[in-house]
Order: sequence, then C-alpha cells, then structure tokens
Amino acid sequence: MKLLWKVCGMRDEQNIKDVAALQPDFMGFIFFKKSKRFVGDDFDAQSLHSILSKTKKVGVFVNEDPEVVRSIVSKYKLDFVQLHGHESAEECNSLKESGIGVFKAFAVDEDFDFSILNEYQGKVDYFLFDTKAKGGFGGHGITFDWSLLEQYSLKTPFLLAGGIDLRNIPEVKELNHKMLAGIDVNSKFEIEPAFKNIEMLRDLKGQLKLF
Ligand SMILES: O=C(O)c1ccccc1N[C@@H]1O[C@H](COP(=O)(O)O)[C@@H](O)[C@H]1O
Repeated sequence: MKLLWKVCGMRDEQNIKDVAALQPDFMGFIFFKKSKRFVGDDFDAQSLHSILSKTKKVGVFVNEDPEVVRSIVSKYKLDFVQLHGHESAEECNSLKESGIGVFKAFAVDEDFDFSILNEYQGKVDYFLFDTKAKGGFGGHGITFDWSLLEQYSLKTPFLLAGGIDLRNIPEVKELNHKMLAGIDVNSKFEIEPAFKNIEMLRDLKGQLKLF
C-alpha cells in the first residue's frame, strides 16, 4: 500500500527547500495567525512557486473568511486548503467547485460522532483526522485512540494526523483501514516550531517505502 505523506507547518525558505528535496506529496503552510507556525504576513510567494514543483501546496486555515482563503490560495497558487476549524460542508463544496482541493480536518476523541461526516461526502477530497485537545486547533503533538477509526465507513479517503512520530509508524502500518490514504506530520518532526528535522523526515520517508 502506498501511503501519501504531508509535512505541515513550514515557513523557513531553506528548510522548505530541504524538505522539498525529499518529495513529500504535500507540504502545509499555516495561515492561522494564532499558530506558532503561522507563516507570517510577509511570507514570500515567489520563492514558494519556484521551490515546489512536485509537492502539492496546502494552506491551513481555521474558521477564516472564505474570501480571505480564496485570495491567499490565488496569491500563493495553493493546490489545496486544509480547513481545520468548524467550516461547513457548503463552504468546503464551494471551494472544491472552484477547483481548489479540500482537506477537512476533524478533531477526534471517544465522543466523536462519525455521522457528522455524512454531509461532507463528495464536498471534500480528503478528511483529516486529528486529535481533539484542549486549547488551540492543531499542532498539539498528541495522538488519539486510532481504534476509533473502525467507526469510519464512508468512501472519502483520509489522512491521519496528530502527534505522529517515527516511533508510531509501525502502528500506522497495522491500522489497515482501507480508506487510510496517508499521514500528516508536524510537531514531532521539529527542531523548533515551523522548522523541520530533515534527518528524521528522511528516516520517515524510508519507513514509508516499506509499506
Ligand atoms: O500546527 C499548528 O500550529 C496548527 C494550528 C492550527 C491548526 C492546525 C495546525 N496544525 C495541524 O495539526 C495537525 C497535527 O499536528 P501535530 O502532529 O499534532 O503537531 C496537523 O494536521 C497539522 O497540519
């Protein structure tokens, strides 16, 4: 099984180049000002286009005004948006219908009601299942009980997120969920917020090849 991989929370130009050389399927840029991985107001759009050719660019947003989302997508020529707040199925659909790929993130814990996903079917490209944690919206570095995913039976593929590090890759392998399309890594691969450890990511890439 070929698993896609996404490296999220990038900002530094040289670090972006170094991660791009590993050719992850997706690279994520956080446009949520309250995040410690926020790209910043003067993030350089030009360098982003030239560095990333094969890797798809994903903008991460939390309850952002849809018009602001669209203008950032256009400015940075993003391929996907990752909506990590309480965005509606209609908002996802409207972005998708205009040709923008959509990841819709959901915060999962033992009380998560998987039936709320029904209305998003066909209106997103991927679900992204992250850990529900107190305070903030993502980047907590905490895993959730992945056995809860046995309750997920829809046809939309999903990425697994939340505290994934090198040690729990064997557990990802054992998941064996037929709609698991890939993994999203972030804080566990950082030297500091928004600066990734290239050696760890190289190791991850090697492990994913063995899937
Ligand atoms: O990383 C952040 O700061 C962040 C802020 C707001 C929304 C999403 C954010 N990151 C996303 O969180 C998940 C899990 O990250 P981690 O592995 O637990 O650190 C990942 O999808 C990031 O894209």
